[in-house]
Amino acid sequence: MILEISDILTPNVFKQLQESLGQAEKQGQFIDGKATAGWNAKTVKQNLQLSKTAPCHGPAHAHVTQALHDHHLVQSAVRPRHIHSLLFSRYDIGMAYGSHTDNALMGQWRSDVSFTLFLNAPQDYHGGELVIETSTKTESYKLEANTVLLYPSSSLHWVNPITEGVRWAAVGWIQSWVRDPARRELLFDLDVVRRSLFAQQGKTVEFDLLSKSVSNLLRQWVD
Ligand SMILES: O=C(O)CCC(=O)C(=O)O
Ligand SMILES: [Fe+2]
Repeated sequence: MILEISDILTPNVFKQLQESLGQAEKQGQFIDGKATAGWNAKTVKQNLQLSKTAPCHGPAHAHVTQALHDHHLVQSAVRPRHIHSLLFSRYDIGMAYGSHTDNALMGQWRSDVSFTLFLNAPQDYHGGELVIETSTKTESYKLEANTVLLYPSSSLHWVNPITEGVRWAAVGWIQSWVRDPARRELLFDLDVVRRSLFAQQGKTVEFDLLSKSVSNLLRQWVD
């Protein structure tokens, strides 16, 4: 499932994040992105990333993970167990990230769902689309600032070369409580129906039975 959520951070927190990344850039706290890529992804990764030792890395990481974790759509569609390994990246003219799949394991955590939070406006740069291959087609994304795109970590994807301007983005990964994407989708669909039933008719017997099924499926499927 590919999911798009706009205005994920509050306007103040988002502005603070943009400012602190701009400051960090001026203070030389961005390093070669190859440092965090797997052995073959390294060969196609050309970008700059905020050093993990930069003072603003911790607070920026915390703000983005908290906002994602608290969002009802992320809870319902992804069932996050742990949101991890955030990177804050900058692509200047000529930079790109060629076709790759994300590492399945990052430290002790699995990547089930990847996300890109777009940190500047699409009008600020040319190129720089995030392209994701699904089983039937490729989809291209260049979203508004403060919009996050969640997509399967198992997909092949890439970032097109920047031909003008600068692209800023935060990327990270989620280990879900439910490893199988088909099961996650089923739980999501049932949850959507359950909530719509509740909105229309309140806490009926049907709602209770559906809620019981969602809970019991989750109980069987968590890992
Ligand atoms: O910047 C993006 O949109 C995606 C970057 C990416 O694919 C990665 O860091 O693994
Ligand atoms: Fe990636």
